[in-house]
Amino acid sequence: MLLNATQTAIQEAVRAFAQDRIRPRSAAFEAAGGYPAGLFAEMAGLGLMGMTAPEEVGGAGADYVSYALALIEVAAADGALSTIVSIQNSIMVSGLLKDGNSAQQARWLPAMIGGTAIGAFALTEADAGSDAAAIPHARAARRRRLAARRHQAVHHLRAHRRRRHGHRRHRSRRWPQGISAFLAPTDTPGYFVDKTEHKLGQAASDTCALRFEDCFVGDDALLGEEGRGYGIALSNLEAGRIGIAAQSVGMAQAALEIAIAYARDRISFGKPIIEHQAVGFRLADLATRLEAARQMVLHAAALKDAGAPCLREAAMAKLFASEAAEAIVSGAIQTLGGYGYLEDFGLAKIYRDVRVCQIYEGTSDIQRMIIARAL
Ligand SMILES: CC(C)(COP(=O)(O)OP(=O)(O)OC[C@H]1O[C@@H](n2cnc3c(N)ncnc32)[C@H](O)[C@@H]1OP(=O)(O)O)[C@@H](O)C(=O)NCCC(=O)NCCSC(=O)CCS(=O)O
Repeated sequence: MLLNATQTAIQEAVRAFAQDRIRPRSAAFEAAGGYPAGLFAEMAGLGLMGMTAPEEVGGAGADYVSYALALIEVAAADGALSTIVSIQNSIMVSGLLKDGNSAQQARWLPAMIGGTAIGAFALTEADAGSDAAAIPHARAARRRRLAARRHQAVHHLRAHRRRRHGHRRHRSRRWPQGISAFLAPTDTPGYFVDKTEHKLGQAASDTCALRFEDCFVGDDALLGEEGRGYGIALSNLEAGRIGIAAQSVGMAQAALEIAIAYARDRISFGKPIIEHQAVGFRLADLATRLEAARQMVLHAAALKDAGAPCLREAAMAKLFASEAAEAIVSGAIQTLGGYGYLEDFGLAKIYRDVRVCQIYEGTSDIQRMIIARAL
């Protein structure tokens, strides 16, 4: 896909920022298990926290192709940070714009787009997993208030603990209207973070087990119509999956660049190793897979820009890009041999960070389910 001048300019600006301000600190962010709040403000200054939101509400007013290009560049510098940027844009800001009422938008959008409030997406429970409609959580509606009464384990992203908002859903099979979506400020009484999970990678972007115990929220916290929360969540995941596909491309791109630079520089058996056919062909295959993944991401984003259905294409892009990315990072490590396995060259961290792209926002098998339904 050919990029227009605006898209190219956004890509170059984000690349320059990410390579200068993020990449050199990426290992330190991982070690610290988070990011300084000032970084989100800086990124907000570039429009990265509300990229596709209209300018009237403080957003960058960019198209989805530009958003995907920006995410690729952020991910090439730091995978975990691109997860936060993806959730903030695709689930939180876009979700508020799509389903939030004007009071909710006025309350939350300025802080989210300004990077002073970081959103978290809480979808499932321990026994439900990918089958998010099967959450057994009890829900009671009384006098226009909603109460959650049982423990709930959900995915939770913590970027900045004191300024976080949750997205919470309840379902009872006794209630035909089903699941509802809520905006839950993290200082709501009864909102507990039980555990910050210890993960293989992306240590700087938290995943937490939440518990809502006698946690009451008012009607003003209901996102969209009561009982329509499941559809709201799934529709937000459409753009979310383009985001995960984009970050897969970004991480793979960073790994491949390291491998190509190394293969040009490293001499063995009397010549740069890229001139050995085994190495050159491997890099050629990896570059081809990366380009295919990139084009699938941009195609899905372009469909979204055109207002065309893109559930199938978003699922295909995520499936292909996330699986290709792990193979590309692994091939990059192989190219560096023992050095690739060391922390010093940056590939080990990317390998840790990229694996989850095949799992979150719908596992590869969930993407296959969605694609198969659309055949
Ligand atoms: C596996 C599933 C795809 C199964 O889905 P269902 O069969 O249970 O649901 P549907 O009947 O298809 O849809 C229900 C409802 O939603 C509407 N819907 C669905 N998709 C869209 C859409 N793209 N746009 C608009 N509306 C949509 C659909 O029309 C139905 O509405 P009606 O009831 O007919 O009115 C599904 O369960 C699934 O995707 N599972 C995976 C969940 C997942 O991705 N989990 C992880 C997400 S969070 C995360 O990983 C964050 C991690 S981070 O670190 O923070």
